[in-house]
Amino acid sequence: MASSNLSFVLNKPNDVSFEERPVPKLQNPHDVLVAVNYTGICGSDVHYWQHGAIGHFVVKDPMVLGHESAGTVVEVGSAVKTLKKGDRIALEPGYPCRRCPACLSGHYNLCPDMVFAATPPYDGTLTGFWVAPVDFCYKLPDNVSTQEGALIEPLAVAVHIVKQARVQPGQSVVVMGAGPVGLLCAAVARSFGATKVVSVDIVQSKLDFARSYAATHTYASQRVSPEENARKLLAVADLPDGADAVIDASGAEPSIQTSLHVVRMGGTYVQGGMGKSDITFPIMALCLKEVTARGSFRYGSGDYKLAIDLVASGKVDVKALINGVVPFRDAEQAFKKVKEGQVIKILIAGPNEKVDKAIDTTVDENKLKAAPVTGSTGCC
Ligand SMILES: NC(=O)c1ccc[n+]([C@@H]2O[C@H](COP(=O)([O-])OP(=O)(O)OC[C@H]3O[C@@H](n4cnc5c(N)ncnc54)[C@H](O)[C@@H]3O)[C@@H](O)[C@H]2O)c1
Ligand SMILES: OC[C@H](O)C(O)[C@@H](O)CO
Repeated sequence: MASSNLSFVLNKPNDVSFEERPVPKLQNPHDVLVAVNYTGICGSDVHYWQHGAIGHFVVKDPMVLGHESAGTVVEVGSAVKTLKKGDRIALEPGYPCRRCPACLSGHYNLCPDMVFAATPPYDGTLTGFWVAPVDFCYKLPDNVSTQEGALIEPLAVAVHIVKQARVQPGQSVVVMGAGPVGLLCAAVARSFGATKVVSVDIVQSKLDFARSYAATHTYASQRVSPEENARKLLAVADLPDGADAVIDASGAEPSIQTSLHVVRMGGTYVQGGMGKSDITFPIMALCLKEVTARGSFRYGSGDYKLAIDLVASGKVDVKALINGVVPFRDAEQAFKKVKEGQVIKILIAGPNEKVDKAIDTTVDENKLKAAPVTGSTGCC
């Protein structure tokens, strides 16, 4: 076994280092040891790197970053029946207690004792080897690459959000934000049968990509009142009665405010974006339209499986979001690219993975023109 367990460690804000750590050992008979092949960078990783905290999650001790990973099984525990050495898997990176009321009611994503990769104090997956319970490792079908496997995590976030929106065939869905999560929400909404999917952003190049990807319509949010933005958006999308469902995947206050004016009478609003903890929220629109408002946090029962099925069946294309793959030693540069808004999704190869070329900093112009991201705060 190639045995580098080099890890990408956040020591404190804007201070990262590479550290060779001991290869972890199986903790119980239902565990598997996974060689991490590819890891995507999430806005939350970048936020921890820059600020050292997201809400009440504060990095107090050095923490390995990363939680969007796929890899290859290298060892299985004695009770493991469903995976074997050599299987390629998508890693679900959060492990609930399995005993609390949330877990027992089937909402394990709400477990208060969740051990989630790269959410302090827990280390993340930007490392050589990772131990996981077998039921949180999902075998990838032959037609889904391991690189695509790394995008199952953000896709599962989008699956959970769109499920929360209860999207039905023939419905209209407006998605605020055309970052990776918003793009994937648009794609999942289409796969659920939504016939009109409107992507909204403040960056035109992101909207151009969204239109080529999954959106049937786009709207560039303007510096006008939420009511005025909503009026213009609904006109562009030809939705005179409002949208059946509105998803916020931006976390930006103006977009959340606009959403409540965009949703139809009796429609559904889902808060997927994580921005400021407290904002001014148009409760009168919520009340008068009898809007159903739901939150969405990570992913739960069936979401990873559905995400993989959507990719395997060709209903959602995650490959289109990958701008490049970089060697492990280029992890910090890759984080910089994400921070600068120059990529949609960049993958970091595991420390034991060979990557032919050095960091691919050239962004495919067809995917995204470099543009600074403002408004979305990456969680807090
Ligand atoms: N609910 C969850 O479990 C969960 C999981 C992962 C990420 N998130 C959150 O989802 C959001 C999206 O994640 P991402 O990785 O795509 O982030 P991102 O920052 O790449 O995307 C956010 C997008 O919102 C756009 N935006 C900013 N202000 C806007 C406005 N006023 N109107 C419309 N669009 C605006 C930005 O230009 C950007 O394209 C983030 O807030 C992130 O923290 C939530
Ligand atoms: O996709 C999972 C999310 O990135 C995490 O929940 C993070 O935002 C907070 O820990």
